Amino acid sequence: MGGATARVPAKINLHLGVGPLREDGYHELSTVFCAVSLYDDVTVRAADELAITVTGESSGEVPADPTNLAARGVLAVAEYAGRSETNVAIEIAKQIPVAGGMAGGSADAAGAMLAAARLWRVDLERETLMDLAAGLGSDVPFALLGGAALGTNRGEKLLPVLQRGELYWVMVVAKTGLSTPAVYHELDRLRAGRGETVPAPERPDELMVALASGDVHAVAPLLHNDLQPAALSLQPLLRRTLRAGKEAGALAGIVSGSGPTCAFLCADADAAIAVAAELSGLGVAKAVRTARGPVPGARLIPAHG
Ligand SMILES: C[C@@](CO)(OP(=O)(O)O)[C@H](O)COP(=O)(O)OP(=O)(O)OC[C@H]1O[C@@H](n2ccc(N)nc2=O)[C@H](O)[C@@H]1O
Ligand SMILES: Nc1ncnc2c1ncn2[C@@H]1O[C@H](COP(=O)(O)OP(=O)(O)O)[C@@H](O)[C@H]1O
Repeated sequence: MGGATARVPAKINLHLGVGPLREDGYHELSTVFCAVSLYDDVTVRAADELAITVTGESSGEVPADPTNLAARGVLAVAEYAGRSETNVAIEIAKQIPVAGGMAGGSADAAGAMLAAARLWRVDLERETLMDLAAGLGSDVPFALLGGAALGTNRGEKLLPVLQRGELYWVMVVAKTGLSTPAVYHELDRLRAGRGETVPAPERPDELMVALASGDVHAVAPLLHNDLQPAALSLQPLLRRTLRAGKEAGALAGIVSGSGPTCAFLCADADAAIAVAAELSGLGVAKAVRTARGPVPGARLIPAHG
């Protein structure tokens, strides 16, 4: 049966600066996103009722009901287009770790929007698509944009960043996930405990210069994540993972976004394969993957099936 499929990348935050908690429940961010080569494929087809199937990486942990972010993406397009008939089958083939801080749910929302717009031949201007995406989640606009970008406000306001060459990563997927709101909440708790006044997050200019230079050795010491202490507080075993990655030869390691996936930057593709092989043998993780970035954002590909 005819349908449309979108392929959408995961992300790593190369820098994640988090400001104080705002009155709307969000935190002001200054973040550098980089899209990396782990992908979810989202297919949308006409059907008699809304049906969601999820296969692949940790698919059992993904809700197969209207709370799935892909279903919300389809509904956002339908509402914009004034469609009352929204029965579709959504198939999600997951490679992106679930609840891993790599924005897999956001990727699926972005992919579902593109696929639904194609299936129903809805002509969506790029700006409209980005606005609808921001309504679904702070990370969804970046899943559409891809590449490397500076994210501000709650992460949805984007400016492309020049990144020369490719960076090679090892991603270590933890055995259990972390909830994004819980990690932000833990950061607030830790900061309150220290009696800190939290400043607005600063733009990471030094990192952006290093990215433009294409020198991985200049980038490595500048990776930073304000959420890392909170993720480590909720999953103390991640300290061991971070240590193991450095010992295995990575140039640097950080928790990816809200975690608990850890991202290790390696000197080149061969080094990433060697570090991944070493970490796989340690049994600290559910899975170990290599990835490179930047890669393009969500795009339509020939339909599956
Ligand atoms: C932390 C980050 C880093 O890129 O991603 P993940 O690592 O989880 O993938 C993002 O900020 C997650 O973005 P996303 O997962 O889209 O968050 P949303 O659905 O918009 O918000 C979920 C919840 O996270 C918290 N939140 C999110 C964004 C933000 N700037 N401040 C926040 O405090 C709020 O508690 C909010 O209710
Ligand atoms: N399509 C989806 N893929 C993954 N998780 C989803 C999806 N739709 C809803 N969720 C829910 O969102 C939560 C966060 O998922 P995810 O986006 O993978 O993690 P993160 O916010 O850490 O990047 C999951 O625990 C799951 O309950």
